[in-house]
Amino acid sequence: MMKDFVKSFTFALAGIWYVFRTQRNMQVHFTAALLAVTVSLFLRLSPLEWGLVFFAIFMVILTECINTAIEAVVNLVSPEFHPLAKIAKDCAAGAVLLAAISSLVVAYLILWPKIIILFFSH
Ligand SMILES: Nc1ncnc2c1ncn2[C@@H]1O[C@H](COP(=O)(O)OP(=O)(O)OP(=O)(O)O)[C@@H](O)[C@H]1O
Repeated sequence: MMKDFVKSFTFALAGIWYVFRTQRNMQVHFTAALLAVTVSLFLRLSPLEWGLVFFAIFMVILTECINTAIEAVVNLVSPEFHPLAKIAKDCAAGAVLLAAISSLVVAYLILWPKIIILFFSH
């Protein structure tokens, strides 16, 4: 039971590591996330604001993982051009785009006003 749990956990980590290693977008998201967390450390966020920032970060990272999974299955099933393969890949990419936009909205609504206040209070 415990061994199965550890095994599943290891597979899940291997999946995340694969996405990080092979997808340039994931490296960009990760760098942006590190930057957002570093900036947030200076902005005295409330617990709810921290929650929203982490939620936004995880939404982007998890949609990138699902996007990579869908791309792998599509490449396996339909290496040749197929309109349905296009729909699957485009929709998966759309999910990442929507998550990235929502994280920009969170940054604009939560971080940006605090950054402005920090600069004008000096
Ligand atoms: N088998 C296919 N059939 C039809 N269209 C495809 C197929 N493979 C890719 N495409 C189209 O090309 C676009 C880019 O596909 P690709 O697999 O290169 O995705 P990507 O997001 O650029 O992947 P990667 O993360 O590997 O760079 C897809 O969104 C889709 O519109």
